[in-house]
Order: sequence, then C-alpha cells, then structure tokens
Amino acid sequence: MTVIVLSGPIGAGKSSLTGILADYLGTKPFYESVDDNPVLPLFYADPKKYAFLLQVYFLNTRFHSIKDALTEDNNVLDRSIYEDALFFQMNADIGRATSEEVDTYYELLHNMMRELDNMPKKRPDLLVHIKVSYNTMIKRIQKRGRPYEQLSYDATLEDYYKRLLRYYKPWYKKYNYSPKMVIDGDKLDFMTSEKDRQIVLDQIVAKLKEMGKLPKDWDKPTDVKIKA
Ligand SMILES: Nc1ncnc2c1ncn2[C@@H]1O[C@H](COP(=O)(O)OP(=O)(O)OP(=O)(O)O)[C@@H](O)[C@H]1O
Ligand SMILES: Nc1nc(=O)c2ncn([C@H]3C[C@H](O)[C@@H](CO)O3)c2[nH]1
Repeated sequence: MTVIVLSGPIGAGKSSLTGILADYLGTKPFYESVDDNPVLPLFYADPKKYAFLLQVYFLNTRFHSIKDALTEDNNVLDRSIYEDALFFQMNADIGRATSEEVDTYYELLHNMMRELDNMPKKRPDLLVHIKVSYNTMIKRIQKRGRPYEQLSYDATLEDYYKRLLRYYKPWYKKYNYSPKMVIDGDKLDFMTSEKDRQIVLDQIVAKLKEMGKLPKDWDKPTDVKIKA
C-alpha cells in the first residue's frame, strides 16, 4: 500500500493535483470536506466564534478519510492531518481560541495521533508540498471563487493568508513523518499546461521510484487519460 499526501496553503492546488495524480497512478483520491462543510462559511463570517468548531470538524472528517484510505491499496489525500495543528495554532495566536480550547484541541489531536499509531499504515509514504507565493495564492483563490475566501468579503484575509504562508515555511522544514518533496506551484501551471503537468508528474514518479515505491521501469498505463 502506498499513501501520498498533498500539502500546501489555501488554493495552492492540492485538490487539483490530487485528482491528476490519482488518475495517473490509477489510485483513489480522497478530498478534504469543503463544499459540503457547513462550518466553513460560519468560520469565515465569524472566525473568533467558530475557529474551534471548524478545527474539530476538520479533524473529525480527516480522521474518517484516513481510515477510509486505509481500506484501499493505494491512495492520494488532498491534505495531511499534520497541517491541522498549523491552522489551529495560527488561529489561536491571533486570539481566536481560548486557552481551554487550545488545551482541549491538542489533547484531542494527540489522542487521534495515538490512534493512527495503532493502524496498519502509521504514516504516509510521501508528502508532496505545493509551494506558492502570496500572489499565486490570491489568483487561485479568485479563480476558484468561493465567496467567503475573497479579499472583497473580508479585507483582513490578506493578513490571514500572508500569515499562513509564513507558518508553512517552518512547518515544511520540520515535517519528518515521511519522505517529502516540493512542487513549484508558481512556475508549474499543471491545470492548463500539459507540458507543466507532465513535469510535475515526472517529478513525483521519479521520487516514488527512488524510494522503491514504483518499479524503476514503471510507465504510465497507456489507457490513462490525464484529466485537468
Ligand atoms: N498549478 C496550477 N496552475 C494553474 N491553476 C491552478 C494550479 N493549481 C490550482 N489551480 C487552480 O486554482 C484553484 C485552486 O485549486 P485547488 O482547489 O486545487 O486548491 P487547494 O490547494 O485544494 O485549495 P484548498 O486548500 O482551499 O482546498 C482552482 O481553480 C484550480 O483550477
Ligand atoms: N481554520 C481552518 N483550519 C483548518 O484546519 C483548515 N483546513 C482547511 N481550512 C480551510 C482553508 C480553506 O478555506 C478551506 C479548504 O482548504 O478550508 C481550514 N481552516
């Protein structure tokens, strides 16, 4: 069983690349709960009130995905559980959680992490991190068009997004649950450029081969059509 997780800030392209990669490798994609998430719009409308609830919601749905993913042979997940604390810590640092909520959240997270340690697959095999600049992130957020994520909805989101990018740097550096690699999301437009998409896929396949997770002579099955 091979488990690949994607990481990266909001709008970096994780869901898009999850679909492309799963298609290419012939595995199953697992997506973060966003459009069916009833707490996300509440959070963006009143972050202080809903930060804790949103975090618990994400932790719960992510835990479900991880358990479902473990029933499949190979799979790709569009965000790692290891990023949850990054979001929560950032929100706590800007005063959106009480000390009781912080304590409860971390206790719950550690409890869940211990559960993961008892599962047949304790860690992902590879983390693929999509790195983007602030400008790219904003362009993608606009392109996708979720109303509550737009700067026109709440001007303070500019600070929130810039802060998020700052938190991601040390997070990626410290991440050591599995081998990891970075995709340059500013340079590689894997949604509209076929050439860029192939470059990204080649980089990931090369890494999987280097790790022994794909045979050295593995080639894309001929009947696979890469969808953007
Ligand atoms: N490399 C890319 N080049 C061009 N457009 C991209 C690229 N990656 C993503 N996009 C576009 O940017 C938008 C956001 O992408 P996507 O939803 O995959 O991001 P995400 O990282 O999953 O975001 P979130 O963290 O909010 O779930 C989409 O409209 C997608 O088509
Ligand atoms: N506060 C908060 N904590 C999380 O753990 C978390 N994970 C994702 N998100 C937000 C970012 C995008 O708007 C949207 C899709 O990724 O959901 C989060 N927000």
